[in-house]
This record gives sequence, C-alpha cells and structure tokens, in this order.
Amino acid sequence: MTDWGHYLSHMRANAPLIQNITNYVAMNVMANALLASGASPAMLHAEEEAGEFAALASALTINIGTLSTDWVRGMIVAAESANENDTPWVLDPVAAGATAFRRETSSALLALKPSVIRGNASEILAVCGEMTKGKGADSADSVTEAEAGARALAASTGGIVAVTGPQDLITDGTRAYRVDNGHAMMPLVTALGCTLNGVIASFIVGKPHLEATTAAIAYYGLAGQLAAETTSAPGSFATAFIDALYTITPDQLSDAARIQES
Ligand SMILES: Nc1ncnc2c1ncn2[C@@H]1O[C@H](COP(=O)(O)OP(=O)(O)O)[C@@H](O)[C@H]1O
Ligand SMILES: Cc1ncsc1CCOP(=O)(O)O
Ligand SMILES: [Mg+2]
Repeated sequence: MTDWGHYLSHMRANAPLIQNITNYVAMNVMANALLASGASPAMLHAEEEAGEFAALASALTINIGTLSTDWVRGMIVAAESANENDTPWVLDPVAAGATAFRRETSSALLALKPSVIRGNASEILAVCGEMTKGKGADSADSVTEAEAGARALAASTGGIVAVTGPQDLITDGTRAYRVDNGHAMMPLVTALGCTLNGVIASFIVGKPHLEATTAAIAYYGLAGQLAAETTSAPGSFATAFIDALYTITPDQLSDAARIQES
C-alpha cells in the first residue's frame, strides 16, 4: 500500500526551492503556503532572469492568471531552461478558454511539455480545445466531463494532468487516481488553485510525478478539511488553511488521505 505521508516527509526533508511565475492575486498566499508546507518560494518572472533562476530552482510553476506580453517571454525562457536542466515544472492554464491571448499562450506552453498541468475542469477542457462553461478563473464544468480530455492531454504531452474540483482526478494518460480530500470552502478563497501548483511542484521533486501530485493534492485537501473544523467563513478559513498546511504531519496524511486508483 502507498505511504502517502512519505511524500510530505520527503518534501520537508529537502525544503525545495520553488520558482513561481504566478499572478498578482496568488503571489502572497502562494508564498506563505509554500513556507508553511516546508518549501522555499521565490516569485520572479522577468525575461532577463527567469531562465537563469529556473536553472537553480528545484522546480518551477507557471500560471497565466494575470498575463502580459512581457511575462509570456519570461514564462517561455523559464520553461525552456527547466527542460534543459531536467527541472520539473507545473503549468496552470488559468481561464484558458476566455480569450485568444490565453489560448495562444497556453498552446505555446503546452508545446514545451509541462511535467504537470493542473487546472479546474473548465480550464482542462479549454486546453483540450473543447467547449466549456467556465466563468473566468472559476469552473462551471464537472471533473467527470473533463476526464477523457485529461487522459488524452496527458498522453499527448507525456506529463501528468490534474483536474481539481470536489473530487480531483490525476492521470498520466493510462493510470489515474481520484482524491476525495478537500472542502467546499476552498473555491471561495481566491488563488487556492494557483497555490496548489506550488505545493505540487514541491512534492514532485525527486519523486514519481503521478503519485507525488496525488499526495500533494490529498495533503492540500486535508488542510482544507482541518481548516473547516475551526472556521465557517472564507476570511478566517484562509488563515486556518495556512496553519493546517503547517501542522499536518506525514502520519496524519497517511491516515486521512482519501485516494483511490481507478
Ligand atoms: N467543492 C469542493 N469540495 C472539496 N474540495 C474542493 C472543492 N472545490 C475545489 N476543491 C479543492 O480546492 C483546491 C483548488 O481547486 P479548484 O477550486 O478546482 O482550483 P481553481 O481555484 O484553480 O479553480 C483543490 O485542492 C480542490 O480539491
Ligand atoms: C481571480 C483571478 N483573476 C486572475 S488570476 C485570479 C486568481 C485565480 O486563482 P484560482 O484559480 O486559484 O482561484
Ligand atoms: Mg485556477
């Protein structure tokens, strides 16, 4: 049986340096969540340094939430540098279906073969070229509706695709895990999806990407469940959530991970 808690202890023992090219909304909560989890965040995106830094980082995340042409150049050089250095990287195609600029940028980044693509169901459908009901950064499609696309996308990129929502689906195109951790308060706090990308990046360093992504999502969902035990509204939930990322132990994760392979 998989020891899911081991992925958390491995990450904490190594305290990986995670470079994040993320949106303005997510930067602060994401950096704090990574510190609370046990990783080291660095938020930087300029074309002049993003590639050089990606060569030093343990892992990279790229998020298209607040795009501009300058940032896209930084994203491309960072992803290219990560690939040259065998550094794993995670792509979040935020609101990918909303505008032509987002579709073009997502396509350019997908061509660079992210180690993990993580999005909500509407975003994963959009990058598969399918119709979506997505409302900006929020999903209006079910994870089940995105499953076939997610499997095909993973097969075509050779990476992992994680579709998050009430139940999360993580696939390499052949195998898949489903995670039932999490809480309905999580989508009421902005940037918790973006923040998850950094936690996934920290878990996949030096570990099999399918299982490490699954463990990261279970850990993150468990933090949501624990936060909801102490609060009942989004503002205090956000604080309790960061605290839970800090206090969860590997044994607790092993006991409480709700993961099925299918
Ligand atoms: N209704 C829900 N119940 C439980 N967990 C949820 C729910 N919706 C989202 N989550 C969790 O919230 C986190 C962010 O996922 P999601 O909301 O899909 O991302 P995004 O913010 O990018 O749309 C994931 O850990 C996911 O499992
Ligand atoms: C609201 C918003 N607008 C542009 S990026 C962003 C944050 C989206 O974060 P998440 O997808 O994690 O909710
Ligand atoms: Mg998102």
